[in-house]
Amino acid sequence: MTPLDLDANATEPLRPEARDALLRALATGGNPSSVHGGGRAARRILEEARRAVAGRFGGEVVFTSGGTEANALALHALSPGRRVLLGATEHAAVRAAAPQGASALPVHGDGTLDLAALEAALRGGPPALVCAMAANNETGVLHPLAEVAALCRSHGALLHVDAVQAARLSAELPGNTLALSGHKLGGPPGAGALVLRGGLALTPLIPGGGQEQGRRGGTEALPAIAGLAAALLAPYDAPRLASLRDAVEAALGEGVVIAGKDAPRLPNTVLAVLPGVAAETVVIALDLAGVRVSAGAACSSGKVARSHVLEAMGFGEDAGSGIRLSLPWNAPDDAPERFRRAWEGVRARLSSRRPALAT
Ligand SMILES: Cc1ncc(COP(=O)(O)O)c(C=O)c1O
Repeated sequence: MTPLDLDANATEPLRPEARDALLRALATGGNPSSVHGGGRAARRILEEARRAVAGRFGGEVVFTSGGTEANALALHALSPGRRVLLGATEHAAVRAAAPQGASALPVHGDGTLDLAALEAALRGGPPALVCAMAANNETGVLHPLAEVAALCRSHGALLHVDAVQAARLSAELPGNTLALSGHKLGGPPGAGALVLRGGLALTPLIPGGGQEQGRRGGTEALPAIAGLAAALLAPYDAPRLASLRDAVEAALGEGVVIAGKDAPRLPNTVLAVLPGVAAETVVIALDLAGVRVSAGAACSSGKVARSHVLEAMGFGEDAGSGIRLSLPWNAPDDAPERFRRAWEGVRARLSSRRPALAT
C-alpha cells in the first residue's frame, strides 16, 4: 500500500494543473530575455504567470527561487534604516535573514501574535519593519493580520508577510510585501514570488542581467513559475480538509495536546504534542507503519530538536515533543481511518513507556 502522506506543509504533491503548465513551458523552451520569437513565447508564459499571481494578491510580482529567497529579498530591501520586529514563531527563512538586533515579538499561548506587545514596540523610535507570517508552518495558527496591518499603518511601519503556508486561503492577505513558494501550493520546487504593493522600491539581493525589472537577476525558472501560477489558481477544498483534519485530531485520543487548537488555523494542519515523548521516535514509528509526518522542529544529526514555535507558546519541556500532521490537497477520504489504525499500534508501544498515553 502506498504510504499515507500527512506532510503537505513540507511540500505539497504536484497538482495536475501545475504539471500541465510546467510541461507546456518546458515544451515551449526559450529564454524570456531573448528578443526572437522563441524568447517572446517564453515571455508570454512568464507574464501570464505574473498576471495570475498579481490578480490574486494585487501589486507587482518578482519571481524568485522559492519562499526562502522571497523572504530574504524582502528583508534585504526593506530593513535598511528600519528597526526590524518579528514574531517569535517566524520561519527560519525570516529569522535567519533578519539583521542583528532585530527584536522578537511574543506570541500568546495559542500561538497568535501578542498585539499589545506589537503596539508597545511600535510606539516611538525610528520607523519599523514588522515581519508577521500569515500561517505558522508547524501549528497552522493564523496571526490576526488585519489588526497587525492596522497597527503598522497607524505607526508608519512597513509590514512583510510570509504567506508561504497561507497563500491558498481565500482571506485577503494584507502587507506591503508577501512571500510565496510554489512547492507549498502544489507547484514544482524551484519557484517562489515576492509580491510588492504600493510601488515599493527594491534593491536586488541577486544582481544580474536586469531580469524581473532589475529586481532579481538570473534567468527565470519558467517551467517552475508556470507551475506555481497554475497551482495557485487550482481549486483548494478547505472545508473538506478541515473535516478530515478534525477527524485526524479525534483519532489522536487522550493525552495529546493540540498546539493552538483554539486559535484560527489552517484547515489541513495539526501539531500534536505528546508530553514526555521525543517527536522523532513517533515520526519513525509512524513511517514504519506507513504514515509520513514531520517532527514539529527539524532534527539534526539524530538529536532531538526543540521547536522554537512550541517554546514561544510556552510548552517548555515539551518543545521537542510535537509531531505535525498536515493533509495534502489530495488527501484520501480514508486518511483519518488509516491514520487511526497506524497510530493505535504506535501509541500502544509508546504507552508501555509512557502510561499517560494509554487509553
Ligand atoms: C512559513 C514558511 N516560510 C518559508 C519557507 C521556505 O520556503 P521554501 O521551501 O520555498 O524556500 C517555508 C518552508 O518550509 C515555510 O513553511
